[in-house]
Amino acid sequence: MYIVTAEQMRAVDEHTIQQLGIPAVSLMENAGRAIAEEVIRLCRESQHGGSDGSYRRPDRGDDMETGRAHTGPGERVGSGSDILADPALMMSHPGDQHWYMLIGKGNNGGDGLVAARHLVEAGLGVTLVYADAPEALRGEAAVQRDAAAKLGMPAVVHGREAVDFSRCTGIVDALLGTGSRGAPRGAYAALIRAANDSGKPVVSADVPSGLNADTGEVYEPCIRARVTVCLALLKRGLVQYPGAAAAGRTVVRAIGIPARLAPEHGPSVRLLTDEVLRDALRVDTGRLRDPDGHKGTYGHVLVAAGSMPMSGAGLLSAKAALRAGCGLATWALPAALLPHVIGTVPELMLAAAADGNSGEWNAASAAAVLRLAESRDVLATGPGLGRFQSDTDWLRSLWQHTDRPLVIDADALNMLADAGPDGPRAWGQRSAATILTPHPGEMSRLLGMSTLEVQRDRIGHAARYAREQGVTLVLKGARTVIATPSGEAYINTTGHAGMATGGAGDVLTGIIAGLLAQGLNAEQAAAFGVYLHGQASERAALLRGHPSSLLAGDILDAL
Ligand SMILES: NC(=O)C1=CN([C@@H]2O[C@H](COP(=O)(O)OP(=O)(O)OC[C@H]3O[C@@H](n4cnc5c(N)ncnc54)[C@H](O)[C@@H]3O)[C@@H](O)[C@H]2O)[C@H](O)CC1
Ligand SMILES: [K+]
Repeated sequence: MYIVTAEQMRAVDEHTIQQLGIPAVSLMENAGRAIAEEVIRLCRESQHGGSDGSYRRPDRGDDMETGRAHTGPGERVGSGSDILADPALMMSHPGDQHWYMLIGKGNNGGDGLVAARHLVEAGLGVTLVYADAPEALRGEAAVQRDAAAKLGMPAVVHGREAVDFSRCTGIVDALLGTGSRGAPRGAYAALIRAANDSGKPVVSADVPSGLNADTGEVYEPCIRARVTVCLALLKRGLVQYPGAAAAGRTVVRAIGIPARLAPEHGPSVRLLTDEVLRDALRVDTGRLRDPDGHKGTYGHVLVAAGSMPMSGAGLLSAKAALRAGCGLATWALPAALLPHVIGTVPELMLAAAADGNSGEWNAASAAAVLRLAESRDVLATGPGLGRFQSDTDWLRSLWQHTDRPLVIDADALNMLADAGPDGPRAWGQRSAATILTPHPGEMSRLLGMSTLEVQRDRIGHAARYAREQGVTLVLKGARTVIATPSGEAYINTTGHAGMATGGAGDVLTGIIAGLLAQGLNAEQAAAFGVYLHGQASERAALLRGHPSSLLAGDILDAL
């Protein structure tokens, strides 16, 4: 499923209309009908307590199709009649429903007017609530305005008549779509506040009004939708928080625009799903094991991590690499710690890094780590390293003198940040996979901006950094972003808030390293690693009974 910016959507719309010759009014008709169908689905769910999806003939006396009065309510369709009504637009007791349609002056408003027509057709009551004078509508939206007026649809204009939201059963938000700029103004802001304060269920057309469709930032005010019917292509703002929360349940509905136009009109950003892993990333999840494989087949990971106060970080990473399926894993740690961890994970090999008996990395030469890396396939470093004298030089030496795939996390990212905003590029393009796994705070140091600014446009910042610095970047957080040097990006859909627990990132580092060791390339290992990490966390939370009690080790056990 492609994810687009507002500008990208506009370009794809234009291509569809101008190049393919699909009339805009057809697209709008499809959009409005999709919105109406999702309103009816929501009504059915609230009537029947959950989306049973089954179709029931409406209890409305004479059956329009056959003219035959049917017996009781909810009579199954087809009993004695082979004439079916359109199930997508049918519901029981539609007359009990009265929806307020908040209409903006752009094409988003046009979608809302089409939806109103289809809801009336399905037997629901509607009232049009125009934010601007109806005369302000242009183009296709004006066509829909006139059709609604000719059909005698009740309409009020904000500011001219009072709008009493207590009288409606639900609200369609068709005020602002991808043409919105900045915080909602005037009547738009007033209607958004009134809709939110009404406590009525809101179905948003395309995006919640007040949402930045590109970044997921919510302006004040912003609609809090029960359902968002996203039209044609998923907007970036719906897959990053807080936008993802404001949207409620997001349903992407086709309206006749070919999805494959998306990457032709902007960057390729996709939701990370099983299908994308298999088809786009060619991760053959079923066959990571060849029958005639042996430990060497699946690679050897070296994890240089852990220090006196944070030895567990190294242990979690190294163990995670084994759990991810590599053949062998060596944990290099300060010499003073080694005796204390012998046997903790018998499957792990241990290597002592000179530490002057300090339990820290300050005396460990990069050369010693490089020597260890020569007989391993992948190097992961950062978790629990702590900071030490000349550590940025230490990391640069690893960066420049090993040709092994490299996973850099935690304190190693802070060392890289100290090399300046152009650190990776200044250190030189690496021939092997180079994967950075920052959380937003570490990303803020890499970019030299506040964490708030990073979070304001996670996809944009991650994609730009990966492309400019020539690395694969995993920007962790809710809906983790995986960005590649060639400009692709993937948004993870697995996991939950319980993963915000110490050590979860160390586990991810090990998983990614373990997958690299098995021959996956950087984007495969990063995407599949993030996906698996989230899935294991979901499974672990079920085993634990609640996400809040999740420990990083539980993720490992569930992997
Ligand atoms: N072929 C198509 O383009 C299709 C579009 N679809 C729907 O159309 C909207 C995008 O429509 P557009 O007219 O470009 O933008 P809006 O309806 O979002 O415009 C709102 C309107 O309001 C004004 N405005 C902008 N920002 C603000 C603000 N912060 N406060 C108040 N007013 C504001 C501005 O003048 C705009 O014109 C898209 O989302 C779809 O819903 C269909 O999907 C079919 C294909
Ligand atoms: K909207």
